[in-house]
Amino acid sequence: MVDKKLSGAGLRGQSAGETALCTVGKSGSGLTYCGYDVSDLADNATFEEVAYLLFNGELPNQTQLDHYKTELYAQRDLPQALKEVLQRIPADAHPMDVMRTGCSFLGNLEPENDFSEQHKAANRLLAAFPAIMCYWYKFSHEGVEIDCVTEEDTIGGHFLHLLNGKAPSELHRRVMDVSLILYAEHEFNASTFTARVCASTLSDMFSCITGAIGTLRGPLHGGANEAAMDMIQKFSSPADAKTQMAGMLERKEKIMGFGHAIYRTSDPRNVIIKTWSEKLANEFGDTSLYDISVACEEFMWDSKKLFCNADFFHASAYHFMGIPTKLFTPIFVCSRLTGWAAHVMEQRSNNRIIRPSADYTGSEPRTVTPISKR
Ligand SMILES: CC(=O)SCCNC(=O)CCNC(=O)[C@H](O)C(C)(C)COP(=O)(O)OP(=O)(O)OC[C@H]1O[C@@H](n2cnc3c(N)ncnc32)[C@H](O)[C@@H]1OP(=O)(O)O
Ligand SMILES: O=C([O-])CC(=O)C(=O)O
Repeated sequence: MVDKKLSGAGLRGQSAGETALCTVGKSGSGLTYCGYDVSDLADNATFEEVAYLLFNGELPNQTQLDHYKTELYAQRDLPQALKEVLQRIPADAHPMDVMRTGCSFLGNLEPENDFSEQHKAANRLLAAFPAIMCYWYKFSHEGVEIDCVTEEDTIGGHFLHLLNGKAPSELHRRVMDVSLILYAEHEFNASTFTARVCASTLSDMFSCITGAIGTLRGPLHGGANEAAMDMIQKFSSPADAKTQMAGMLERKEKIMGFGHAIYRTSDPRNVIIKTWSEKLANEFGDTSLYDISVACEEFMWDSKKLFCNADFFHASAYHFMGIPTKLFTPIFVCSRLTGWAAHVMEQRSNNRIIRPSADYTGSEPRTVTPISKR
């Protein structure tokens, strides 16, 4: 068996192409979108502005933003045929499979006919994803056929309104907006790389995004926010968290929401979502889940020098907002769609099919023994 670290397994540390969209870990722990620090964007922009930035390379002025939001607003509803497909997906389906099917089916109904329609396709998915998720969830879990259009001004508020059937608080609106900004883009992560590989064959936008959703689904990537939630809910107190985590490490189990392929000392998104998680815990009136999360963070750093990635405090933050755990990773889809689509556009703008080589480790050349003699 080849040593994973020496063989460059997982393509770690190798450049697989160029991008003008994002830097990850450039100054140790930094994250920038088109040159803007993610914390600057989280403090001073909205998710729609970030989507515009990723799709166009520049932040919009007020007129451009108003126009863009009007365009997105007009595309929130779902075609009847898609609603009928969503109605047939059972309640125990994995919500990421629902997102994958929803994306793929929309691509049948409203295909990207040629690359001149790439912005149209990306914006359609951006506007429709919250409804795809909530329409299926409310129908399959509560037997309710929701109206897919709300008057909410933002995509984050729109999602919360669809889910809860009422307008969210200002705090929840703001946290959802920040969360969507934090998850929007992350260079050549696994799901984005999937989208780019698909784009490099000159495939269509819906295929690229469908493949990316399948890649994000895994617990080593986007699925970690749900897995982190399942874990912290099992801990009864900060002390219990530390004891149980020690056991997990001893058994060589992976602790979800910790560690990163690129960052070495911290994930810059963590401090931001952690602050909002604390605010939500105080508003919730019971900080125990937040306190347990902090104990996990301390324990992992002290014992393994492993830090929380973007997913860990998202778990408690989403929980405090009353979001069902199974919808955590689909929210990531609603956000990361922007990064995926921007990378698809970038790949297309200077394309060569992505086709690396492999180091062969199989048998020496040999000849086929007739089946009667094997
Ligand atoms: C938004 C996102 O997608 S962020 C990532 C979300 N994923 C998770 O939270 C899942 C848990 N984390 C992990 O599995 C990993 O840290 C990954 C997949 C994110 C990165 O994997 P790698 O690049 O292979 O990690 P890295 O090389 O830093 O690992 C170093 C060592 O720390 C260990 N390690 C890394 N993360 C963890 C963890 N969360 N729990 C326990 N041990 C860990 C590895 O097993 C490895 O040990 P080894 O040297 O004995 O094999
Ligand atoms: O970059 C990665 O490998 C994973 C990650 O944090 C992301 O996609 O947001």
